Amino acid sequence: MSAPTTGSTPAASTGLDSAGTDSTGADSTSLAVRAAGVGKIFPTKTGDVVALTGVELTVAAGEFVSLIGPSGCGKSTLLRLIADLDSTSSGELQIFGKSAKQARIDQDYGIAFQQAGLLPWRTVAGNIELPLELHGVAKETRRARVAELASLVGLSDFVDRYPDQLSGGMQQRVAIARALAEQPRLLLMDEPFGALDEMTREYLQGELTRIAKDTGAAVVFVTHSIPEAVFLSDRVVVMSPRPGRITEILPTGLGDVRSESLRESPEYFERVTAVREALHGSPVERANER
Ligand SMILES: Nc1ncnc2c1ncn2[C@@H]1O[C@H](COP(=O)(O)OP(=O)(O)OP(=O)(O)O)[C@@H](O)[C@H]1O
Repeated sequence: MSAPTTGSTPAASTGLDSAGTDSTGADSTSLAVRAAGVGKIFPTKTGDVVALTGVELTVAAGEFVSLIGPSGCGKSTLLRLIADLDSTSSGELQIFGKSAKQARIDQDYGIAFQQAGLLPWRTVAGNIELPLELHGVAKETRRARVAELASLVGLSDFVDRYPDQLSGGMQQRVAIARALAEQPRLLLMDEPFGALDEMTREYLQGELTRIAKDTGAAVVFVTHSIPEAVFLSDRVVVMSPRPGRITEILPTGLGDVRSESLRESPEYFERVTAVREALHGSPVERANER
C-alpha cells in the first residue's frame, strides 16, 4: 500500500490541475482512478433516482481506498461505473488515464463481489484460470499462473477441490485469486467479506493487505464496516445518500504494514472514531439531534 495521497478535506476537488497533474505531481495516466464531477441518474417509472452527484475522487496507483456510507448512498453504483458495468450520466471518469470501457477491454482491473461467484463444476484451479482461458492464454502458462496465485492466497493444497468442498472464506480467496489472474493494476471489491464470520473476515483483511502490497495493485473496496475500512485503507471515502455524494475523505496514515496488533492500538481507535463521526456525527451532535 502507498502512503496517503490527496487530501482529507471534503472532496471539493479532484486534486488535479488543468494539466491533469495531481498535487503529488502524478499525471492522470499514473492515477488508477480519476472521477471528476461524476453523476449517475437512474430513470424509473416513478421518476429519476439520483444515485450519485458531483463525485470527485482520485485513487493513486497502489493505493487502497474504501468507500463507506449508509445503504443507498451509491457505493456499488460508483464501483459499477469504474468497472464499466454501467455508464455515467455526467462528469468524467478515467481509469489509468483511459475511459472505463478501454480499461475493461485492456483488463486493467479485476473484480470481486460479496458472493464468490465460483463455477461449481470447475475445480479451484479451473476457477482461478477461467479469465486466462477466456483470453486464450496457453495451458502451460495458465498452469504456472494458477500455482502462483493459489500460493498467494494460501490455497496451494486445494487446487483440485471443488467450491462446495471449501469454506466461505476459502471460496472468497479463490475469487480474489481469480480477480488477480490477469495481473490487474486495480482491484474493485464490493463487500467481498460481507458474508463471512468475524474471525475469517479479520484473517482475510490481513491477507488482502499483504496481497495488495505484494502485487502493487490499487484497490477500491466497498464496505459497511468502519473497522474494516480503517484497517484496510490508505484513505476512507465517506458517502451520504439522497443524492449519493462524497462528504469526507479521511487518510488513515497507519503505515504500510497492517499487523493484528494494529487493531488494538490507540491510532487505530482514533481513526475508527474519526470515520464514525464523519458518518454519524459526534456523540454530542447526535444527542443534540434527538
Ligand atoms: N438499476 C437501478 N435502477 C434504479 N435505481 C437504482 C438502480 N441501481 C441503483 N439504484 C438506486 O441508486 C441508489 C444507490 O444504490 P447503490 O446500490 O449504489 O447503493 P449502495 O450504497 O451500494 O447501497 P448498499 O449499501 O445497500 O449496497 C439507491 O437509491 C438505489 O435504489
